[in-house]
Amino acid sequence: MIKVEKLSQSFGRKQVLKSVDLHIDRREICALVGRNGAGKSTFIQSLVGLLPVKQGSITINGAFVSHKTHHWKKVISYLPEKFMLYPHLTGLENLTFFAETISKIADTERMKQVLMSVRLWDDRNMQVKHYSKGMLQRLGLAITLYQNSDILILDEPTSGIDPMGRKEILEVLKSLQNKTILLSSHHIDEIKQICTHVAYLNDGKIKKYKVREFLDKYCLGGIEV
Ligand SMILES: Nc1ncnc2c1ncn2[C@@H]1O[C@H](COP(=O)(O)OP(=O)(O)OP(=O)(O)O)[C@@H](O)[C@H]1O
Repeated sequence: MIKVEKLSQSFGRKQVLKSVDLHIDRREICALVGRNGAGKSTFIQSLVGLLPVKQGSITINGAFVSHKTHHWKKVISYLPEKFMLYPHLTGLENLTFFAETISKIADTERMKQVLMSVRLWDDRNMQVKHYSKGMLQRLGLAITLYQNSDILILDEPTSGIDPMGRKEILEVLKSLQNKTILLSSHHIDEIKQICTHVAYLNDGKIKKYKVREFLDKYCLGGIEV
């Protein structure tokens, strides 16, 4: 469970988050939406410990997110909007590299499982410089899933990907069981397909809705946020 209370974040004089509250319960799949520059990445980076929390608090399964404690890191996995892979290494070699940073010895069975789940097993021996954007994103997802964390934080997991590639990623996300997920998105169609809730970030505040409630309020006529 993710519990954010009275979180504020500023860059210089610009206050991006203004005493934000958000609770995400177990097994909820919550979309984080808001206009460009609304502060979605700032919020996500606070959640995963990349931005220090100076005002307010964040707990993940009851453990405070802070630079001084590490317990919360074991239950959360994060897929950044932009991540680095080694282009001259294969998909499997990239996954192995990250797996070894997590568990020292990579679990080959688990790697196979996650590569199969994102449908990259057959392409595992191809250098990633030859992967399509969608394949790269699915490999990023495989790396995120390797740890088998209860909580997944995904920053625009389908950004810049063609409709077919997006469909493939959504299918992977749909197939996950017993996960609590927060994903930022600009796509109403994918929110409709996979999310249970929407956290709408506007003017530094977050308001949480059930998907239907959000669609009725903001998306009449199919306008995207
Ligand atoms: N490191 C930083 N230093 C200064 N300003 C920043 C920094 N990071 C973000 N900002 C500013 O904070 C605001 C929120 O940015 P953020 O990237 O969190 O928005 P976003 O909702 O994720 O945007 P997008 O949808 O375009 O990815 C923006 O005005 C941005 O310019």
